[in-house]
Amino acid sequence: MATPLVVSEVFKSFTMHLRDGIRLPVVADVSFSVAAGECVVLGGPSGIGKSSLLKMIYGNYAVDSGQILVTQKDKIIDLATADPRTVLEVRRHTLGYVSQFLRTVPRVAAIDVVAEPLLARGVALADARQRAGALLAQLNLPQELWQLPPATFSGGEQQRVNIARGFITDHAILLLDEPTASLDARNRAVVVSMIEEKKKAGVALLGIFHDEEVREAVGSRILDVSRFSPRKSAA
Ligand SMILES: Nc1ncnc2c1ncn2[C@@H]1O[C@H](COP(=O)(O)OP(=O)(O)OP(=O)(O)O)[C@@H](O)[C@H]1O
Repeated sequence: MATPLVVSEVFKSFTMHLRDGIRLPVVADVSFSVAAGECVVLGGPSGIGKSSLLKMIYGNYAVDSGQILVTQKDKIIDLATADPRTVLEVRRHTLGYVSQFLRTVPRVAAIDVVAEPLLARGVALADARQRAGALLAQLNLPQELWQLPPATFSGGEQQRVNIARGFITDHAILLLDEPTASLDARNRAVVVSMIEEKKKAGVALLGIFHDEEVREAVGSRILDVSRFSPRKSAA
């Protein structure tokens, strides 16, 4: 089986157009891969480029050069150069992303926010809602909240809706940006078990976890992003 995610020789700098075009190099020569069934943890100090790396892989940030290769239906796609339509197609079928904060959609009930990625893949509404409910129950979201839009939910409640939405599909690659940041110990443990289930199912996971206990529990290995810091290599 092909490696689900391969990052090869990726370089990225930000150009500050409103600040006389100042260039801020963030990462240089990033190469690593994530195999099926492992959870690679991005490590390194604050500001080293962990979130930027996740955003590049998901296609939110462009890369200056290099390749981001994902395997989809036995085809290898380079997300670094793919057109937007292909990026969206890969997100729908292969590449999931749990951001730190839920982007709330006005007037859409929590259960439908969670069910939506399944609907986008052609699952029937009743089936999708049933699976969404099962995940929300697993994450201890009170049932009386399921039919409400999450805009007024607490930080931890919104994060649990976001996690349920990110975990509901069977994407082969899952990117996690501090999925447990706003959670209490009980729900952190639920997320740890959900990550373990994904590993067992052969999903390739790549994540940022600031909570050491979570990192220790789920991480197959740690990838220190300082290795790719242009500032360090210039020192
Ligand atoms: N959109 C952007 N425009 C300009 N600079 C950015 C942008 N996004 C990130 N940066 C810069 O890139 C560097 C890396 O930021 P990033 O958020 O990736 O770090 P991080 O390792 O995830 O940090 P933390 O652990 O604090 O979340 C920082 O210096 C940041 O200021």
